Amino acid sequence: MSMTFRHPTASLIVVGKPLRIGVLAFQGDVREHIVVLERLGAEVIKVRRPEELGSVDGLVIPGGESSVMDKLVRLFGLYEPLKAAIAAGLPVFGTCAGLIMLSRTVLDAMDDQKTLGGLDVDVRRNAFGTQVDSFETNLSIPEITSGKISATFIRAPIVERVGPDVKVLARLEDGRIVAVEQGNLLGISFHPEVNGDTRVHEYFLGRVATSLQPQES
Ligand SMILES: NC(=O)CC[C@H](N)C(=O)O
Repeated sequence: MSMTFRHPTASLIVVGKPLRIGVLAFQGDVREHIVVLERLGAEVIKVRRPEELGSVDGLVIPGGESSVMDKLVRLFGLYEPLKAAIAAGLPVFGTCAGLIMLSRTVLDAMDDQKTLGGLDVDVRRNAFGTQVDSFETNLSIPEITSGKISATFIRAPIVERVGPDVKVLARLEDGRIVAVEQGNLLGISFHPEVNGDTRVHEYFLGRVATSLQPQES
């Protein structure tokens, strides 16, 4: 079965086989991401070991608890392989805790907490404090759609600094940054896997499909 994508940087992309997408499966919203990705026609595998990581066209790092995910990634010997895959250009989509994992610096981190890096951003964990742990809002993300995307924030991080090579995709009304991309990495503060809106995942699959096209010289 082939898959076809529309993508802002390449109008129509046809991939001759289903995209093989990994979901980092130690903790968090693993099942929810798998449901959305399979609905969109991807072949999905759970990634917990280096061999599994080596077989995927793209990877999702779900929301959950970044400090726990970090410990498990290191315990299972996946820290260096993940860093190497990111450096080699593997498309990775991090949501919430996944965004934290991809960030260069975490503010309000747990003791010892490390990240994989890749996104030249500083994020603050649990940036909305304890009183407003969760909320929903409509976001404009012009790169993804001309309409609004309903975004669910759960103990969410905020991006407090972006480097010069980082593109800001979305902000809250007060200007705070909640979605970024840099190269093949996409990081968002919210949870698109929980409310049935598949457009952010479609956008990511479009990026994965683009990354598989032969490079023009
Ligand atoms: N929903 C989430 O992924 C929450 C992230 C969590 N607060 C963390 O620090 O990892």
